[in-house]
Amino acid sequence: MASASPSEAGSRPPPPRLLLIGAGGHGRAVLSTLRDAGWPDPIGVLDDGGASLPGVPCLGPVSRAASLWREGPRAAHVALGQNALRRRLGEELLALGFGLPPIRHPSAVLAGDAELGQGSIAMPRVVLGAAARVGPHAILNTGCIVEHDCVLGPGCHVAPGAVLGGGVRLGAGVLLGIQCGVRPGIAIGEGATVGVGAAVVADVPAGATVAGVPARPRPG
Ligand SMILES: CC(=O)SCCNC(=O)CCNC(=O)[C@H](O)C(C)(C)COP(=O)(O)OP(=O)(O)OC[C@H]1O[C@@H](n2cnc3c(N)ncnc32)[C@H](O)[C@@H]1OP(=O)(O)O
Repeated sequence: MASASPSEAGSRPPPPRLLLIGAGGHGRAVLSTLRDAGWPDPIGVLDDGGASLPGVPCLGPVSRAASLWREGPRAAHVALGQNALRRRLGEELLALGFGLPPIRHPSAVLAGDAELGQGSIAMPRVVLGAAARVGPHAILNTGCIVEHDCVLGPGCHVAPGAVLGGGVRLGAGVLLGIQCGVRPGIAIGEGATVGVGAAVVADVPAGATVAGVPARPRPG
């Protein structure tokens, strides 16, 4: 585990005030993570339902992002649980010029040579192992373990308590359900879903939904 010396830590720029996208349950979890990590409160939240977050005003629908960028906020985070939408909006914000700094809860343990992509978040008690690479717009949710040498494509969600053995590969937009386990070296294809509590012991094709112990394909 790499840890910054006090002088290195002192020279880091302070974290920016973010524009958040999404004021639902995941938005509240992201806000809590930001506060625990000492980030300043977000400048506001964009939500198509007009919802705000505790202490964070709603600044309008998501379509306001471009005009807001011209007014000042330069960094954002898409706090939506839906993988494809989170990734699409994240890419749109990047194209507008927003920075999407990765967010890390202070209780998360990230190996010094692990990578957490832009727009991604490591929630409380996440463990990210040596040389693991997490692409952009990912959610590493509470208490999940992504072991050494895993590679996650863009827009994945590893749900609370899920455990990936070493060298697992996830395509874009994969959802690994709560407390599932994935055998080392397995490949899970783009857009696949793994059910709550599943044990994945064989590769999963793109777009498939698997569940159970051992995990088997399910219709739809
Ligand atoms: C902070 C957070 O909350 S992060 C949340 C992250 N999200 C998750 O972890 C959810 C992952 N999703 C699941 O596990 C879902 O149950 C899925 C994708 C596997 C299946 O969803 P659906 O297609 O809607 O299935 P549905 O609920 O209609 O159930 C269909 C059947 O599968 C069974 N089933 C559903 N999920 C599972 C599962 N994980 N393992 C075993 N069987 C299951 C149901 O009991 C039902 O069986 P029956 O037909 O014999 O009654």
